[in-house]
Amino acid sequence: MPIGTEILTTAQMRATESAAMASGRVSGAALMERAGRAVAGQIRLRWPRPGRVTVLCGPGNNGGDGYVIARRLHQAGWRVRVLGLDNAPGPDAEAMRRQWLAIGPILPLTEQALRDGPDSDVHVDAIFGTGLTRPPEGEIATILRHLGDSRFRDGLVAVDCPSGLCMDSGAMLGWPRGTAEHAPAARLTVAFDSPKPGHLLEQGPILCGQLVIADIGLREWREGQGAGIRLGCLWPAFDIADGRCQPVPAVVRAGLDKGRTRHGHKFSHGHALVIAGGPGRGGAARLSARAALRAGAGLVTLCPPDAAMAEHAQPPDALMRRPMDGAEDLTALLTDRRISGLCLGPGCGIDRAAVLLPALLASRRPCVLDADALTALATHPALAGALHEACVLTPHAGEFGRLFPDIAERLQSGSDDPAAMRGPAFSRLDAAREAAARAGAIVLLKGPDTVIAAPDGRAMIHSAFDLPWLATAGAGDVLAGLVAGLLARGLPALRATGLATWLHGQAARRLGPGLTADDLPEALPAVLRQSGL
Ligand SMILES: NC(=O)C1=CN([C@@H]2O[C@H](COP(=O)(O)OP(=O)(O)OC[C@H]3O[C@@H](n4cnc5c(N)ncnc54)[C@H](O)[C@@H]3O)[C@@H](O)[C@H]2O)[C@@H](O)CC1
Ligand SMILES: Nc1ncnc2c1ncn2[C@@H]1O[C@H](COP(=O)(O)OP(=O)(O)O)[C@@H](O)[C@H]1O
Ligand SMILES: [K+]
Repeated sequence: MPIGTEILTTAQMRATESAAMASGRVSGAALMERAGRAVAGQIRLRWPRPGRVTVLCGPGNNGGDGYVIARRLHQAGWRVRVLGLDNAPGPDAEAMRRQWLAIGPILPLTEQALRDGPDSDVHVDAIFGTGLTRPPEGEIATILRHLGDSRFRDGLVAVDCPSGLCMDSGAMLGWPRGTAEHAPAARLTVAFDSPKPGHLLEQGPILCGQLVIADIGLREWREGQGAGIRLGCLWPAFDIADGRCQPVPAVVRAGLDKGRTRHGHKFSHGHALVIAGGPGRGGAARLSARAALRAGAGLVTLCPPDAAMAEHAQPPDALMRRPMDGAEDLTALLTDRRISGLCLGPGCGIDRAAVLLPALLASRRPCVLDADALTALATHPALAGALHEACVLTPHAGEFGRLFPDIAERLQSGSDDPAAMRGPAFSRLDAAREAAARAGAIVLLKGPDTVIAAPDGRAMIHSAFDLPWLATAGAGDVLAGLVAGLLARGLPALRATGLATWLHGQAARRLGPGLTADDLPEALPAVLRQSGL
């Protein structure tokens, strides 16, 4: 860990910044200058001809960045209008403000002043950044709603984040949870040092537009201060201006090499067992089994009850079939120590899953529990006591709500009374981590912003807002099979889950709109080849 790009919480970001300043080798003003310069540079890249810009500066250091941006764009020949507050910001922002005042005036930060001026090509939102702690109100809330008008979007540039966005959760403070209508949606967001969870979760990806991460020279302190548990992002759905983003495959290759020696044989590549359901419902488990094969498990055996064997007679021929009626059959099968990964849930039936779960969990074998197995866990809470660190639970939001109703409830909080919402808001990341700690298992909370968490707090986010066509029947079964296949190959559970999620997304990206779940396993060889796996 981290796999892919590192994500920092806002607390980790502040700790990094403080460590840098405490070292005496970099000042807050220097960081602010670098931050502002990076944003001005990104604006000039996109608008090479100097035009008109309105810079909206808030009360803190985000506003300080705004004054730097104003000065730098003015120096580059832009016609700059600055709206700001008559408050006493911190010393760095105050210094930047004074430097701007030597160049031009500061108009009041009001909707009226915003409306009165000439049209601008670009509006820079430097009102709130990581310091936002409560919903914007009064005049600033009015301005933000005004900026939320779609006519601003093409020219709206957010400094660190669109103002009002909680960078730990991706919720808009003050907006009903899960909605962001009339929130300021930027064309471009330039964030500093590392992405924050809020850039990748909930409304964040929708409101940030293109996300650029600018290096402001904090790497040494970020790596040195070890504030809290590090988070990984599995898909760089943003530009990394400093080249620090590592492609995931290079990072995980070492883990995958396990069992893939040139002298290996099929058993050294693992044996995955996919448990299927009764007659007429075998499709889901077959999707999982095909995915487990494509993920490189040496053997995959599909285990329906005897009465359903006949319907699994068709290809793929690489798939082995073996009847499994009850828990005794499973226990007997598991005496074979070579079975190294199991998948229970897709198309299995809740009752059958509940019958098989005790034997499966007692074996302590790496396993993925999806779909009906999750519902069985929710309806038989006593079973949850046997979960262990090599179990991977893969709930979508509905299943998560059944398994962890109190945690799901907190995720919704604020929706009835948005004004009461405080930051940082309880996030999907918090929810997955809390669920994983409670279950003592890996939790993969599915969605366009998939979060994967381990009981010890390690976590990853996979951002798939670019893949709406992945929300299709059976896609989850394929994901479960990929996890099972990689578990069977001997990858540790968190790593297997992260890699499976990434491969799943990459397969969907490759296929594009129109994909069906059946296509996903077939796209894997190309994804694996292309990523050097
Ligand atoms: N972390 C870093 O490494 C760096 C941070 N910089 C900038 O500094 C920002 C953080 O600065 P600050 O901590 O000063 O915070 P912000 O500038 O984000 O805003 C916080 C200020 O607004 C007030 N505030 C919070 N919520 C409010 C609300 N709803 N209504 C009215 N006032 C509210 C706070 O009391 C505080 O004064 C970052 O987002 C970034 O733009 C850069 O200048 C340099 C490097
Ligand atoms: N809007 C979305 N954009 C991208 N991916 C999504 C979206 N909604 C869901 N997904 C992904 O699609 C898959 C759907 O899984 P699931 O809900 O279990 O479906 P099923 O049970 O039909 O297989 C998951 O990998 C999930 O993360
Ligand atoms: K901002």
